[in-house]
Amino acid sequence: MNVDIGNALDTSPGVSRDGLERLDRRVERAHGRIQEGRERGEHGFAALNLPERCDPREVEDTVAPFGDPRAVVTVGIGGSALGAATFSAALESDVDAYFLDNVDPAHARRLLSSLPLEETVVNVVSKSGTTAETLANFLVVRDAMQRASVDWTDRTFVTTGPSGNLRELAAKHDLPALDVPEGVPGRFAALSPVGLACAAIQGHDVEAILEGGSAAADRLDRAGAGSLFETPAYAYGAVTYALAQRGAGVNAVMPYAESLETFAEWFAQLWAESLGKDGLGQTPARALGATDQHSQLQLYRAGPRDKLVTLLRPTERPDLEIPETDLEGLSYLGGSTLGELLDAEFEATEASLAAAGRPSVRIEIDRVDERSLGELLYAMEAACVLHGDLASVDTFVQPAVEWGKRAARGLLGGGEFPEAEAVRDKETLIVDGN
Ligand SMILES: O=P(O)(O)OC[C@H]1O[C@H](O)[C@H](O)[C@@H](O)[C@@H]1O
Repeated sequence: MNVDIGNALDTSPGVSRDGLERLDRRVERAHGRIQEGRERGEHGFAALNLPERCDPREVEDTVAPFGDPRAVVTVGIGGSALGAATFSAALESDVDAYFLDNVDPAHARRLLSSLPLEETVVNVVSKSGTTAETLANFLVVRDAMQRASVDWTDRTFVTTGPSGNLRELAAKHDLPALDVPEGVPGRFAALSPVGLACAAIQGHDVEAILEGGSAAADRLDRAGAGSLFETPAYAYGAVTYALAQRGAGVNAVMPYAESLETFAEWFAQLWAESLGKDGLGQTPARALGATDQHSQLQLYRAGPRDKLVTLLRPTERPDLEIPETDLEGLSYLGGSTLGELLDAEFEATEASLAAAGRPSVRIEIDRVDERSLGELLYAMEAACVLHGDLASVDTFVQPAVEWGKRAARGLLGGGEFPEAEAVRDKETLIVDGN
């Protein structure tokens, strides 16, 4: 994996080479704190030790008794779904993977009525074991299985923390259970059973995912790693921080591969929940190349100068030839490939942003496979931790999200929520369309 920050230099907003060299002294100090946090296994930093801590065999052995299912449904939300969803969207499998994260009744109904429940594995994931959406969805899935006379206890396993409703459920029904490792916030848990169990059921090589993560972790351990000019993760973390400081409040992540579209969703949670505090942060926007060249690029090139575009692509991919045609004006396409066209689009976007003085960063992975994904996710996590340290925010907490969780539970009568009355009595200004 490599990160090219050249197109972020001398743009607006932008950074200069001298500015980055000055920033590099702070990167070195932040690196010292990161390494210390990893060594002590401190909350959050512990996530950067997952590639060496997580045992792929434990994950594989837990899912092995389910045999060869036709489908797997992951019931979880946020960090308990997006890592698994990223692997699943990126890698091909004969086992279909579905995600019940949202509590949209129409979606749940449609999914449950189409699934072969007797050949489906249910993977319930919640670090806290108490998240309302996840538990509600689980109860709905369990009910559907019972109605279809499927023994849900034979088809279900959980991944959860040491306590909470889910842990109790697993104990009560003797369900197989994997642990969410201690000190690892949900959005940093992709390289743990949280992200890997679904991948294992789909037959992906979880060991290779962890090896990719280890390769990125090793880069932090090398001599001289505490420089943004040496370590790709730090190049990305430092340049996104410097640009955010100069007004790039938006980071549009644009993978040039359909299979990496979900990665941008995973990244959005990582970036938004970790860095959005104390009036700071960088709003992650999701885009897809080349599709969004034909919708969002206009804004990115000519709208407010408050954006950075992160362009991501695999350098190697299976290709498809474009057939020759006698249609006038299209001869330039014939004989080349869809991959070549996509690469040309990628480079055209980068050039188009540069010509307008807009910053972009290029991230390249070798190919879309287990190892590269492990490396990419780890590097983005390390980048985020560095960015958070430079910005002096508490990267590993999410009090604003928790307020909302408490509010939703309180409004349903499921817990203390003193502000409930104020929420119900809030002023409205309805413009009635009838
Ligand atoms: O894994 P759970 O405890 O169910 O939490 C699921 C999600 O809940 C909240 O929204 C948190 O802010 C997320 O970081 C977390 O990933």
